[in-house]
Amino acid sequence: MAISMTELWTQIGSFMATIMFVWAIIQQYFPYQLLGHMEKYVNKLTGFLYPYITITFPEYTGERLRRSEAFIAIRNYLGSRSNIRAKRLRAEAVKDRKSLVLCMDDNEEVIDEFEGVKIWWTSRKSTPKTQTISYHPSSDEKRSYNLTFHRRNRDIILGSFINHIMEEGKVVELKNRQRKLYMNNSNNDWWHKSNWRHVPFEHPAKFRTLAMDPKKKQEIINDLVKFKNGKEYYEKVGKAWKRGYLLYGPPGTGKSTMIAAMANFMEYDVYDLELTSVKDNTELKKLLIEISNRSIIVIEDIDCSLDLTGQRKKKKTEEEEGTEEKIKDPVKEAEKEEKKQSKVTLSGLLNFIDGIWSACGGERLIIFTTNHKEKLDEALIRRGRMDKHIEMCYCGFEAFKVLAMNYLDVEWDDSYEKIRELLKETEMTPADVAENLMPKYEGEKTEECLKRLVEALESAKEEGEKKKAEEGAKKAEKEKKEESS
Ligand SMILES: Nc1ncnc2c1ncn2[C@@H]1O[C@H](COP(=O)(O)OP(=O)(O)OP(=O)(O)O)[C@@H](O)[C@H]1O
Ligand SMILES: [Mg+2]
Repeated sequence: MAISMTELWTQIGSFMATIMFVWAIIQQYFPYQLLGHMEKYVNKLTGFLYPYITITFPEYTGERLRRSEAFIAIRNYLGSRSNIRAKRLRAEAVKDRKSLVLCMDDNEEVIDEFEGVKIWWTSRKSTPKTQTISYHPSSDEKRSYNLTFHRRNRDIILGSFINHIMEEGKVVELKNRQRKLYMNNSNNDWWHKSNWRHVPFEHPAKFRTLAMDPKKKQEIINDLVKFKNGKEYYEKVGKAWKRGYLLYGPPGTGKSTMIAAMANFMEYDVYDLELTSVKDNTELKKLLIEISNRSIIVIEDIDCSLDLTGQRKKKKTEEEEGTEEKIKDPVKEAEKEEKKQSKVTLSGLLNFIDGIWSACGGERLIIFTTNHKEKLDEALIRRGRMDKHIEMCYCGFEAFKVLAMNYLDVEWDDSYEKIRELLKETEMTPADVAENLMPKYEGEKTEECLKRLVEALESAKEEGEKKKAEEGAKKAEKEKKEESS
């Protein structure tokens, strides 16, 4: 039967008090030289009577009183264990967490077990008796967790249990945190502390709802799982723990949706890097070192941000295009021009991806998207930089079935055979298929949505055939002209 720590303490406490009392009397009457020997035996006796070790984990540590990582990990660990049931719990609202955190209330005690070893956890709170004036009334309260175990289990506890708590605590923290979507700050004013601004990341895309060939989808999921569990592997092969993905394909085939699904699957933050507003390579490096671990760095439409020589394309803005006639202030114009002409080069970007600085952090995915893979520099997309190239294509039958389940909740319909054939003969993006499947008013029937899609596919097929015929005619005419000349 489990003995409560409080009972144990009371019994041992009275024993200890007796020993200490006897020891105090002895100290008064025995010669000084003998006392040294006796102290050794008294310590042995105390150790024999109280064979437990207690480790304290205070909430705040260091001179600047930062919240201890170990304390937070223990709080998460204890809160997540179903076999540990505290009688009294405390609810805390923690910054960047999706929900309230429930943890053991002050001065509670629970029993835990690890590899057959019994462990006692107690939560303590102490408030100093002297009153001090503080902006934060509760800042004087000192909380801690105490971990008590038998000294024969010292190796297990210190060797593996403490690491185990730290890891479990971190996993719980990651699971419950509010993930963020970051964008780079083009205003580098002194009052902006960071080069990134963020909002909560709440995109609903999942791999389950992503319309694509199931085999290809599974392959991507396996790749991501392997990456996530690959810490030791990357260490072993001496490679920074990061992986590059190139997503390419026509507009509306799901590249951005795929990124959101990946972020949700991996439970990573997303850093959406807008290259056109980065001033130069140095600023790019600064952005890089501020990126946290377990994140996805995204550069969308990479072909529009850099040209093949590595020089930036000037961003076309409305002012640039339509206000030539207006009277211009030359100083302001020069300033504007300077802002527009950022000097990030291809080599700066290559260094960003896998230069020496890119290894200052781990567990990161870098994703580029493009509609024109052929326009990209070979160096930029070679394996090692962009390790996996994923083509997002026009809607096939398998992808259609996923969309039909998403939008209409139907697994099979008589029209499916026809749709299968039409999808083979047309090039329609999943975005267009989804738009046709989506009910247009409350209560629109499934058959009506499917009929709309069939009609859209038929007219797309007709248009495609017409286009092909026109192209064929043009080609024939050109050949004829060449022959006659
Ligand atoms: N494969 C897909 N699976 C599920 N939904 C999709 C898919 N492709 C497109 N969609 C739908 O179409 C919309 C547009 O898709 P998305 O923005 O992901 O395309 P994209 O490939 O990033 O296009 P672009 O090249 O123009 O950026 C999405 O909001 C989504 O609803
Ligand atoms: Mg996109």
